[in-house]
Amino acid sequence: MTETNDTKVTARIAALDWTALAAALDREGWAVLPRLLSAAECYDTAALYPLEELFRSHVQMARHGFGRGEYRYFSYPLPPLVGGLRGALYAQLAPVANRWHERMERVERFPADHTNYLAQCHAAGQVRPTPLLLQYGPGDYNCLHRDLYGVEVFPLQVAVLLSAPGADFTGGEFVLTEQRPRMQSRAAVVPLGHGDAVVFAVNERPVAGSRGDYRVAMRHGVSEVRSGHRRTLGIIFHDAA
Ligand SMILES: O=C(O)CCC(=O)C(=O)O
Ligand SMILES: [Fe+2]
Repeated sequence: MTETNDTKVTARIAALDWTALAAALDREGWAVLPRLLSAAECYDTAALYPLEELFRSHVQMARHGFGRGEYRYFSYPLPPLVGGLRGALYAQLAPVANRWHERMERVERFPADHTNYLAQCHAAGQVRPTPLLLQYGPGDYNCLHRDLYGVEVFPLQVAVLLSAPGADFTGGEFVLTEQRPRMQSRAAVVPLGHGDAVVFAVNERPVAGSRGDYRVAMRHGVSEVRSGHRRTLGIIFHDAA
């Protein structure tokens, strides 16, 4: 299951201002990667959804109390674009993840290369791929949640908006909440355009306080889609048990 490189996407990711993105991630716990995918790449990726042979499972969210809508987890080998995004994004995010873990006094550290991190997941029994395509219609939504699939947790993940807001759908905003110690929850609505990606904390992130860093618990979800169809690509870096 090594990840095929999509060279165009790899170059595009390397060209982003990762110093500024890392600073935004440290400050907010999330950051937008503008126009990560072109409109054509978005629609080509969304068009994979009905191809059963590409996926290992199909989830109807309402059946599990996850919200309303559906998603499919890809099988290995991942489509080249998805595998390319996963490997190239991981390489940029691993240093941020290691810094976060140090600040949160967590002992786990992440290898520089995603292939090596996957070997670590697989050794822990987390062998099933987690990248997924999601699809929401009118009235659908995604409840606030965390994408944890075992003890191996890479602390950042990415979601790419494959549909055009305003044209393909209305409503359906990407929402994050954070719970600071002894405070009520704070919400952020992430402004995403067609092909934009959001990088965000899976579970918790460090925040600088007057007496050092403390951990803030994060959740993400999607508000109700009012009209049309909203499709996303989710990229989670740990595999699932
Ligand atoms: O559809 C979205 O924007 C969120 C999808 C999601 O929960 C994920 O990618 O983990
Ligand atoms: Fe999620």
